[in-house]
Amino acid sequence: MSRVLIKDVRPYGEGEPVDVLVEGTTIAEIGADISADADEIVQGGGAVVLPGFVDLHTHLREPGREDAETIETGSAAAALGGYTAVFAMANTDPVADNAVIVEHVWRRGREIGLVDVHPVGAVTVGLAGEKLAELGTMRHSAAEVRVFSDDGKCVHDPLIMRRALEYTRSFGGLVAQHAEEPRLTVGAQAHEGPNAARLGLAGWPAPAEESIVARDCLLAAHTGGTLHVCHVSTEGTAELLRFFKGRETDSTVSAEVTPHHLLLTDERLQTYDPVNKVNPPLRTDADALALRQALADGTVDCVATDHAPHAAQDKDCEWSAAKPGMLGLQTALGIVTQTMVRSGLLDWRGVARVLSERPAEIAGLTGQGRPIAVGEPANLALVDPDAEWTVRSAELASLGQNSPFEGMRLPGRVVATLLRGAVTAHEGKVRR
Ligand SMILES: NC(=O)N[C@@H](CC(=O)O)C(=O)O
Ligand SMILES: [Zn+2]
Ligand SMILES: [Zn+2]
Repeated sequence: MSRVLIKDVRPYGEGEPVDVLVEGTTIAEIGADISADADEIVQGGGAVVLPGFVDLHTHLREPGREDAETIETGSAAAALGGYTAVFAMANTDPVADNAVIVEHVWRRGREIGLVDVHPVGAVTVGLAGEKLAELGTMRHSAAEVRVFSDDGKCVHDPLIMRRALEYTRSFGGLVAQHAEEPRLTVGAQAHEGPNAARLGLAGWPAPAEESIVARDCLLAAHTGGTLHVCHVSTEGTAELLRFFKGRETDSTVSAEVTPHHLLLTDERLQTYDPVNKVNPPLRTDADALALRQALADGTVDCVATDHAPHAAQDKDCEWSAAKPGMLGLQTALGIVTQTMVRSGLLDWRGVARVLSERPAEIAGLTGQGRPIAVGEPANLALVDPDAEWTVRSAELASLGQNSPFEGMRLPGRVVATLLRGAVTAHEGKVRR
């Protein structure tokens, strides 16, 4: 059995530094100055140790757009970002709407072994929004799909959404909704407001998101199904979630916010640089501040990256022709540290909650988001909270280079990541 000795770390950033001994896949001992024979010693240097991060929303582009990202390059980005599990969205080409595709993604992820890659199954055939995909077959495939989403598109037909909530309920699954009423966003390019008006960009109004969130919360309550709201971007959505979560119903509603919606606003659009184009769009300062509050008080459950790599030709073009989406896996921790920890809204326990524990619970992963304690699986992220680093897209592991954080200095560096006891990333390099 392999032994890794992690020296000088502070679980959840609390108390005096300790050592953590990992034997095989589990945490065997936690204490001061452990001296044990180990195959490897990882020097923590006083780093904060957290449960490995879980991303409910990642785009890996394989199959179909391996020029933008592959399961291998995306897995590397995830490990370097402190992640031990990611959920790969279904909007690939072909779409992950059947057992063959989801099993391919699952197996390829395991072969690479840097992070657990859980395929998300499409809700409707081909993401066309018309006919339910074979959800049960994907559930019972080797990939054991539990999270279903047409992300990239909204399941806009209320009857299809209702059926999806009812059907997934029968096997303990959930529907992750990209909330965008398509009739309100025809041709939309930017958050509807003064900035879009000045720049001459067609608007994406907040109620396009909020109307679907309200409708879906009602449907979840009515069916007893489980709803997860993807990339919450407006203050109004946060208010709706507060209202619906406060009601006594059978339904379960959860929600995620992206790092970019916590930090960036539509002020950035003035340059017309498509690196800032994303769905839902960057909103206002008031929205970003409301989202931070909602994340801090648990109204929004977790942070999910919506890591959306794109090839250069799909981003280095005029605004209206560019694809929406931004890189996220390697910068998420830095942005959360900056917006939530440095602002005093979350402590490191809180970071563990929003980056690991809640997403693991929402997705029903039993081996992730676990306490840092003896006998628990050694899925860990070591974070140096004080180290600052400069984002350089070209140096990130993703094939696409569309990071809106290019050139920014961010606090919070991932020192090492362990997946079931194996060091998957250390000092900025992946290990396979
Ligand atoms: N977020 C984005 O702007 N783009 C995502 C799709 C999505 O999450 O809606 C993508 O697949 O590129
Ligand atoms: Zn989406
Ligand atoms: Zn997405």
